[in-house]
Amino acid sequence: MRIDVITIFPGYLAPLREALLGRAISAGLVDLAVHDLRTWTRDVHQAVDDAPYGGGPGMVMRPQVWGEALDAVLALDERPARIVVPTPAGRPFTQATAQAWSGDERLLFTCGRYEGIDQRVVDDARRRDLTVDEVSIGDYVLVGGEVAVLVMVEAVVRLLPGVLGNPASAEQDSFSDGLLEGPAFTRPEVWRGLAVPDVLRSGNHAKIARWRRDRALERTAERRPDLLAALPEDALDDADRAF
Ligand SMILES: Nc1cc(-c2ccc3ccn(Cc4ccccn4)c3c2)[nH]n1
Repeated sequence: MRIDVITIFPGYLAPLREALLGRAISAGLVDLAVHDLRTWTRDVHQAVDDAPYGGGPGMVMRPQVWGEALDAVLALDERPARIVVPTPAGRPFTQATAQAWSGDERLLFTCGRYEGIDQRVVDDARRRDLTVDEVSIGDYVLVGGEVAVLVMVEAVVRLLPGVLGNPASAEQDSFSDGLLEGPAFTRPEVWRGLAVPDVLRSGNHAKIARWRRDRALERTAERRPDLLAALPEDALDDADRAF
């Protein structure tokens, strides 16, 4: 997978080259290119923003600079790209989104700042039949798109074959079965007077699986009843319902 990121703060994306994602890049599983938006400015001040039409607080990012940056970065590779625009006004980015995007050949992230990017940049891309997804990573407002890109790239790249040492952990993700993950434990058996639940040391894998499922159902019911309500009819078996 090729990933391009356009931003006025390239340094914000440095963490993508650390640790697991850094190893995925070194292993050639991901090609990452970060581009400074100011490369495509033409004025001495390298202006990327201007006052909003209609008035209002803050500034808006200028369409000309973004248009030239997008065209130039798209042209760097012939593979079709999904253009991703992080925004508080976007459709929710979920595990299902990450799963869907993990099959893409190329992702191109546009990091806005200020009050966002002139809407015509998205409109122009869509009328050229480019795939453009405006997405939100949650119901809170960030200062720019870079942190959202870090979140989305991590969620997508960890799903690529060969990235996670243990693929099972991606399959058993929270949300992959629609439930939150239950509690996890490791050594020591007793820590500050708190013991690991006996069932987990019983070696009885059926009982352990049942216990873990019950904890996941319990936690989901308590913290995310919306997820429980959204489960497909056949997602819960009789034992689940008995819980
Ligand atoms: N889930 C999300 C995504 C964002 C996000 C993404 C990109 C940009 C570019 C600028 N801002 C600041 C801003 C503030 C006010 C209204 C519009 N935008 C962003 C915020 N916040 N929360």
